[in-house]
Amino acid sequence: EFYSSIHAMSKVFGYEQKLLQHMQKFIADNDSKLDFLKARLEEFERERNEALQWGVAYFESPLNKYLLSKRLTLDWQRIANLMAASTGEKSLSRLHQLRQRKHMPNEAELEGAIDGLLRLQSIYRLQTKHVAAGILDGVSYGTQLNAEHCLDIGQQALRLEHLQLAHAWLMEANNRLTTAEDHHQLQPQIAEKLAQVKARLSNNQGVNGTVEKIEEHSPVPENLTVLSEFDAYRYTCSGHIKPTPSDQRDLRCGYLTETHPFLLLAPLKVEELRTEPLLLLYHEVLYQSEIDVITKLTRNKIERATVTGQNSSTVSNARTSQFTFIPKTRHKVLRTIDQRVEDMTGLNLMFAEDHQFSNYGVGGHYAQHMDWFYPNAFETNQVANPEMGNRIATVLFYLTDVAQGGGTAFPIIKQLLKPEKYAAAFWYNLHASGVGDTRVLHGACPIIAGSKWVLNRWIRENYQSDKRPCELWDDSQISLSQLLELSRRASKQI
Ligand SMILES: O=C(O)CCC(=O)C(=O)O
Ligand SMILES: [Fe+2]
Repeated sequence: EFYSSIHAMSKVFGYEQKLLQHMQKFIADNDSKLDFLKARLEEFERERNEALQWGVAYFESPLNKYLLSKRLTLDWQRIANLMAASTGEKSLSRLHQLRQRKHMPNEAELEGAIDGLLRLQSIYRLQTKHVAAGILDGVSYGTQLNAEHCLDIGQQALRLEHLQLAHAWLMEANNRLTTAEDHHQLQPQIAEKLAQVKARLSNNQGVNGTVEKIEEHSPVPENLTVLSEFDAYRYTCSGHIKPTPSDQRDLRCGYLTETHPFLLLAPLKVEELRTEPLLLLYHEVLYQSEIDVITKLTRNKIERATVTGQNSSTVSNARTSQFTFIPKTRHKVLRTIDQRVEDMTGLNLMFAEDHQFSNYGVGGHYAQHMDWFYPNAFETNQVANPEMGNRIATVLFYLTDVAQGGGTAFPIIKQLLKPEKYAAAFWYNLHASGVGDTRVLHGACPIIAGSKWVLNRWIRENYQSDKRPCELWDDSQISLSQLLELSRRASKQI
C-alpha cells in the first residue's frame, strides 16, 4: 500500500537503499572471485605457453611431468570447486528477506501506482507528452519516462479501458524509442497494442473500422450541469466547475466572537463560502505545536483507508489514502481541539467520533461521497454507536498545505477548497429536519505533488437539540422516498 501515502513511500525508499547495499556486497564478493579466477587463468596460460616453447623436450623433464599432473588434478579441482561455489549467498539471502518486508511493494502496488498516475492525468487533463517528460500541470520534476515505461502505462490503460489514454501512451512509447535494441524489442509490442486500441475504439464509435483523430481527453462538455457524479467531482477538481459571481455575491467573512466569551479575546477568523447549504472556512485554527503532537501520535499508525460496504469494509480505488482513528482520551491536545470545535460550531463535541487522521500521497484521492449515513447503514449495523445518531456536521482540518492538487471538491455547490495548513472547513451534513443533505456531496481531489494530512471531526446529531434544534419541517430538496432510493443504490454500488 505504499503508493497511497508519502509516509509509507519514504520507508520503502529506505529499504531500497538497503537492497542496493546488499547488491553492492554481492557484486564485490563476486568480483573478487572473478579476479582470483582471472589471475589463475593467466597463470595457467603462461605456464602452457612456456611449455609450448619447449616443444617435445617439455615432456622429458620429470619436473614438468609433476607440474602438469598437479595442474590437472589439484589445481583444477580447486578452480572447479571455486567456480561451483555460490558467492555472495549471504547478501542474496538478506536481499530476499528484505523483499519480504511489510510495506514492500508488489505487483498490485505497481498497478496502483499506474492507476494513480492515470487518474491524475484524466482528472487534471494532463497531456501524455508532458507527463512522460516529467512535467505535471506546468511544473517540471525532471524525471523522464522511457519507451518501456510508456508501454507499461499504455498497456494498463488498455486493461482499464481508458482507450484514449492508452492510445496516447502507446504513441508516446513509439516516440521514445531511441536505441536499435529498443526498436527491435519494443516496437512490435507497441504496434500490436496500438492495433488493439484502434480496433476497440472503432468498435465503440461504430465508424466503419477507421478512427480519425484520437484525442487523449474527451472535450469538456458545454453543459456542466448534467454530469455523472464522478464527472461533476472531477470537473470541480480541475477548476472547470466553479462558483459564479452571483453565487458569491452575499458571502461574508469576519471574526467569530459569539459562541464563547473567550472568543472576544481571541476571535476566530471565518469565511463564508456558501450560505445555503452552509460551508465555512476557518483560517488559523490550529497551532504548529498541536500539529507536532499529532504527528507524533499518528506516526506509524496509519493504514490503507477502506470504504464501508454491505458486509465489510473494503479497500477500494474510490479511496486511496491512509488513516487512523485516535480517541481524544489519548492526548490533551485532542481535547483542546474539540473545545475549539465547540467554539467554532456551537455544537456539542461530547459524543463526536474519534479523531480521524488521513494521509494522502501522490495520486491519493477520495472520490465523491457524503459523510452522513444512509438509513440502510443503520439497519445493517454498519454504523458504530448508532444510538448517537447520524453525522450532523463535519469539521475538516488541514494539517498541511499541498504543493499541487489535493483540494476538497464540492461539485453541487461548486466549491474547491485548496488545503491550507492550520485552516478548517465546516459544513452541516443534515438538514435541520435530520434528513441527509445531498448538496454537501464532496471528495478529496487527487494529489499531483506533495502530501496531505487532514483531521476529520464527525459530530453526531444526538445531544445537539439545544444547539441546533430539530425542525419538524423538512428543508431538504429531495423527498424521503428519493433518499431511500439513493440509499438502495449506494448499498448495491459498494
Ligand atoms: O481530504 C479531504 O479533502 C476530504 C476528506 C473527506 O471527505 C473524508 O475523509 O470524509
Ligand atoms: Fe468526507
